[in-house]
Amino acid sequence: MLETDTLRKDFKSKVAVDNVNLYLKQGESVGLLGPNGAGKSTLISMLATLLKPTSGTVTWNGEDILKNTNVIRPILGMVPQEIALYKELTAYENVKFFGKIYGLRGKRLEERTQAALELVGLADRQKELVKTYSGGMQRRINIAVALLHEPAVIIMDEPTVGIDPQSRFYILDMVKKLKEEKGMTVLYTSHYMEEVEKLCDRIYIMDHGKIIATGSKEELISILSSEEMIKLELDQATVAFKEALRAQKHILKVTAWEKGLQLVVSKNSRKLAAIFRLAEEHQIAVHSVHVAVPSLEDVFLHLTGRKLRD
Ligand SMILES: Nc1ncnc2c1ncn2[C@@H]1O[C@H](COP(=O)(O)OP(=O)(O)OP(=O)(O)O)[C@@H](O)[C@H]1O
Repeated sequence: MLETDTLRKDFKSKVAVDNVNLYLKQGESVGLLGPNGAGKSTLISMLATLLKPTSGTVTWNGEDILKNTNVIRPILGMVPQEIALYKELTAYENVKFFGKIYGLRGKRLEERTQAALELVGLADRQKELVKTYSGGMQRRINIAVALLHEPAVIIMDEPTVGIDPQSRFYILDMVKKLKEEKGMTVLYTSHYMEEVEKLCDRIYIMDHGKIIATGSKEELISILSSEEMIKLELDQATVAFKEALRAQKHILKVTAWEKGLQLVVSKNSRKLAAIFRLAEEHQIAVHSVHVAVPSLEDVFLHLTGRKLRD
């Protein structure tokens, strides 16, 4: 398990990471969400021992990795936001070059280079110069480099920002497979809520250097409210029907909308049965019912007061 204890980073008077406690269990896929400047990059740079914390610890299975960086480096693969490749070389040459830096040699170097290129779906185009690749393909090569030494943990800093949809789809699918088929532990930072929802077992929400919420998607959503919104499409709502709805304990608000009525109801109440019963009694035909469940985006907005992509 990779774990931080009251991890902090100050840049002069600015607290970029403020006493963060976070853990990644083996085989888990964890999302780190936060608006610009929340401290995500600073935090993961410390996890990868690329940046020295002001205070606090990072441990791998109980061992302090900051005191002994040799512990974490072989275990961890880091995919930075920026593309760090030699554009005048081919993809194959790039990956092999980084493999040498990792200390791989001979047959093992060749095997790992091919395996990493295959993992990111670019083995068949490995002889092409990186400068001819799209931004998304270059990002995939960056990921291949991070996977070369078969790390147990991979940390990805917004790997799908600004790339073509095909590469984005490919990267998402690959991250899923890394977790499911190879049992890798993944820490994934993103501005795309739907990616984190799809990929991650657990999510940390970070703002102003602090972790302000954590849990599964469902747990985070349950923070939000004890209410739900229901939209009923009707022919015409009579005054009596509206009054009967308002008299229900679990129906908190009844307002009109263009196609019928909009209700605010208590969550987990048996409100649909009551609504249909009253509609029947008042001879109102209900054409459709839409129950709006809060999204993770709503939770994020609620907690931080900001949208993820301002
Ligand atoms: N080297 C540095 N010197 C001074 N301040 C820094 C430095 N690096 C980061 N900061 C500040 O620390 C805060 C956190 O920055 P960080 O890059 O970690 O945020 P982030 O969540 O990764 O943002 P983004 O999504 O934009 O990458 C910001 O206010 C940033 O300006």
